[in-house]
Amino acid sequence: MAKNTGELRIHESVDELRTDLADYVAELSEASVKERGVFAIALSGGSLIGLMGKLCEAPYNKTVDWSKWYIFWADERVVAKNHADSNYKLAKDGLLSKVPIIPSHVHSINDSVSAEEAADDYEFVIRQLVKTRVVSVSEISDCPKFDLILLGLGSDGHVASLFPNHSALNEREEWVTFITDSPKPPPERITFTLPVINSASNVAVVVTGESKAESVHLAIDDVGPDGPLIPVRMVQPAMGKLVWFLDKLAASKLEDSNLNK
Ligand SMILES: O=C1O[C@H](COP(=O)(O)O)[C@@H](O)[C@H](O)[C@H]1O
Repeated sequence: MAKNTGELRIHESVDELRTDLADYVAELSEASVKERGVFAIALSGGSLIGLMGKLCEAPYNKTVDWSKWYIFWADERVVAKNHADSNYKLAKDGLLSKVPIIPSHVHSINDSVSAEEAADDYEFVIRQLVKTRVVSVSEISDCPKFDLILLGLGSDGHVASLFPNHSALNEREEWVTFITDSPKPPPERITFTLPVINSASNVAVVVTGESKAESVHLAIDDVGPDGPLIPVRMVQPAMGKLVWFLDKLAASKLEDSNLNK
């Protein structure tokens, strides 16, 4: 199958990227609410949340229909919700507490059970919301079809909590899986699997900084089948749209053929 390189949005500055990202999310939210009455969005942790900060400011804080948002996490660290490592805490402090999202629409993991149970619980919650069509279902797999999944990128090429050479990359049955040996602390995490990520209507990979430029190059440029199969290369939405938000540094190793598209 032909590689889905997606759309590249390369920005002169991080501030420009933040504005473009806010516009993009606000536009998808409006389109989804118009079409389905709701917007099911999955967040990641890390630098992404800071880069989404403009959504809390004018005009977005007033123009976005926050009451229709349903929030999920593409990955979460299995720690208490008030722990500094929690992706939920990061999003709550940096975004969710600053806009009028309905608390019952925020679907965070159960932080009082093991990683395995937390992954099972989270998949169960998503299954209930697929039944009621808060989350759509893919036409080509039995997977949930999130309106938008936002991913960050680690310098090792990981997305969500799918790390290079980890068996979780091969999971094809579960929607949500768990790991207990993350190479990046904390070790215990849950994560959407690749079939779920690749079933979304829209996937955005948001990347800034030089340390990630090599992974961006490997994912976007044609490095051929012998190039390292880092996880981000496996982000290939089947029917959905893939968009890359890059700053100049993250895009600095891209080949000219992609830069001039
Ligand atoms: O551990 C994680 O790392 C990735 C990348 O984080 P960043 O700070 O380098 O942007 C993040 O996308 C993921 O959600 C998180 O759990």
